[in-house]
Amino acid sequence: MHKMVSKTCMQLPILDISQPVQPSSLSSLAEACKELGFFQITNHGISKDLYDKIRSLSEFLFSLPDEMKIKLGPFSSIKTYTPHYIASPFFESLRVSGPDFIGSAQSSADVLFDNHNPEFSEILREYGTTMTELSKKIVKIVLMTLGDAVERKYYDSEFKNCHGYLRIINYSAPESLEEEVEGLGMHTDMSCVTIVYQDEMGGLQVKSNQGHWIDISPCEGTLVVNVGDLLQAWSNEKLRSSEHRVVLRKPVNRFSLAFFWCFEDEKVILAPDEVVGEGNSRTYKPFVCTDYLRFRESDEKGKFEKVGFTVRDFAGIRLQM
Ligand SMILES: O=C(O)CCC(=O)C(=O)O
Ligand SMILES: [Fe+2]
Repeated sequence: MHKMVSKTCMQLPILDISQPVQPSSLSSLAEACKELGFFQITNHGISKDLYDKIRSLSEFLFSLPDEMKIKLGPFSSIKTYTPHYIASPFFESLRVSGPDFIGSAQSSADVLFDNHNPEFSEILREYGTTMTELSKKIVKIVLMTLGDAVERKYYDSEFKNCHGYLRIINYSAPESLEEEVEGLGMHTDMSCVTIVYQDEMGGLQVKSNQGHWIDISPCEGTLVVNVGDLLQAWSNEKLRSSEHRVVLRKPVNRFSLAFFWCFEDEKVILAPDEVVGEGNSRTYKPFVCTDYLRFRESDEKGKFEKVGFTVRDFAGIRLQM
């Protein structure tokens, strides 16, 4: 008898992030980063207990009345809350920014919670700092897929000022289930790498090179990692930032945590010669990180971060055929 192995876990390589990377996993990872830009990590150091705590505090937070939450909305001074109908009718989120995760969480908590709630900011500090360490490791390993020398030569000089922020996301339950609905429309991430925890519902999908949607089903004990636009541009498209989305299929809430690891705002993104490779041409004009973020920003209803636009639209060089 064949041992049943979950198909979804099979599709994406799973990297044990607690161990030094083996040459064999590096080659499957290299393939994954080039083709789909998605893989999974295990032994990441986030305990079930920590998830459960974040989840229950989040449930409480998102259950607060809209009048409360909007005090942190796009027109407030804090701007950590994204209300419904910006990304989609079902999507709302709270952002917690590093490196001072505790301060960021606290400034939201001060507005939302009547009584002082130190646990909220403490657990988000723990999550944020663990994600920060994981992001650094992941970037190093992803650079190693471009060659040992790339990691050695460019990690410190190019990536040491990266910073991260967390988005706690609540997808509300769709009422009509005649067909699946988009909880978050097709987009690429404006990060170097993104680390996602999704709950047991599933619904995350990535678009393949052939244009098919592939389900990234939840796999216990693993986190999903994807390459973002900043690394796609920096690597001259040797690493892929894939379009992905979230579909909702069941009449229940969906909870996820997305951590974005990004270049500093003022960084000029330009693929190094060694990464471009001799005889190849650059496929992106150099650009300032923040200018791309601003290009994607939009507070128009239904146009969350210009869903559908990518770094190619902003800085891509169309090669003459
Ligand atoms: O909710 C998820 O599973 C993914 C969210 C996502 O892709 C994003 O926030 O960029
Ligand atoms: Fe995303």
